[in-house]
Amino acid sequence: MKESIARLTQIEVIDLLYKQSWRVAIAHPISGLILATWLMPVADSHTLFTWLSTVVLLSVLRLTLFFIYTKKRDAIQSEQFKYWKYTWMAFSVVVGLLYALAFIYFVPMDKPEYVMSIGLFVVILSAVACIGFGASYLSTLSFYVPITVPSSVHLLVSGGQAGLIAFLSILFFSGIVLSLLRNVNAAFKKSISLNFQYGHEIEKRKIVEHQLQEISRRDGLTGLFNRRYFDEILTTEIGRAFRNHSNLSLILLDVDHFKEYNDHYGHVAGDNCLIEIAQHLSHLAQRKGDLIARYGGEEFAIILPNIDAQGAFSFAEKLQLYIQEKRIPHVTSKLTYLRSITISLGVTTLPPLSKLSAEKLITRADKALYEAKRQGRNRVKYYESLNFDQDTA
Ligand SMILES: Nc1nc2c(ncn2[C@@H]2O[C@H](COP(=O)(O)OP(=O)(O)OP(=O)(O)O)[C@@H](O)[C@H]2O)c(=O)[nH]1
Repeated sequence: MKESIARLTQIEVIDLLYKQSWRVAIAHPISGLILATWLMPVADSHTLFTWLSTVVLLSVLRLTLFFIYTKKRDAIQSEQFKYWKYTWMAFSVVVGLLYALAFIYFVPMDKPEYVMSIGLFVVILSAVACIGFGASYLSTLSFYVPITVPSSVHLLVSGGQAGLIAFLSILFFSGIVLSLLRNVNAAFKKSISLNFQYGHEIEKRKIVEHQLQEISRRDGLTGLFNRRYFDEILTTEIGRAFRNHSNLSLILLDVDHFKEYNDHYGHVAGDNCLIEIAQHLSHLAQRKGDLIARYGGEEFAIILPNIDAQGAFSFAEKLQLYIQEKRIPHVTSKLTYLRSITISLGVTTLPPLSKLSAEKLITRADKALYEAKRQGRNRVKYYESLNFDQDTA
């Protein structure tokens, strides 16, 4: 993680360099123009124009590079970023050398006011570079060194007394700027890295929160949703069905003679049997929106949004037959003709635009389930076709 944060910090720094590069691309022709205007009286105008054109051309290329980077940014592989940084630095080196060349080639060393101004130019340009590219030490130096070193040597060698003063000024300010740059650079990197760490922590926390939420919604034994979540979703789905003018069906189902199963096979086998039934139910109820929950001990509930009465009843019959055909042995079942696990199911449907509370819908399904049990188990009963007084459900 430490390594990935270091890498992300690197990438962020390169992003920052490129973000600044359109400003750089605009700034250089302007400062080049100022320099050329200042040197016009003492330099050969043709050569000066060529020099200025080169500065402008480099700026155009740099601007193009900025656009390419911005466009390709998301597709760049993390190990390729360093090449983008080197390309950026190569531009800085060339531009830095171009300035140094102008100072060496155009400035008359016998004119102290010009000689002193070289020092001023060098200090200003390198200070601006430190502010703009302080996020990357190396990138700042890629401009700083090519402009400072040749100019300083030239001042010292051929500038006479004025050259010496300009040289010492550059040396003094370089010391200050470079030591400031160290601190600025460290602060930049630390803040970027902290930002990533913070983001990483938030991501981790979100995952844990999601996991906790998922655990709080699940039944520990079967992994199905639990009753609390079921109640929550049923209310939501009733509201949605009303708004969408759609049907909503509910199935409650209960394992037959499960007490006998437990008594005969033991509680652990009983648990495993419930897990197996949950898996079979999940296997069948796979439509988007279906929700299966463990409603109580050996009782399960299934919400079927957008399914009408006919569809819900057929689906319940399919479940009943599916479990029966799985032939999970239950030798003490009172359904002597099968001697295997069976389920009874109660179904109810809320037709479009009807208003009913979740509680009442559950009571209806429960009444139908009770009827399925009463009529001999291993069957499906549909609430609306039973002769209950529906208003009292
Ligand atoms: N192994 C196991 N048994 C459970 C669990 N939850 C409930 N039971 C058992 O399920 C049985 C339910 O018994 P009853 O309510 O009498 O129902 P039944 O025997 O299935 O009879 P009918 O529902 O009338 O067919 C009880 O013996 C409970 O102990 C569970 O998580 N694991």
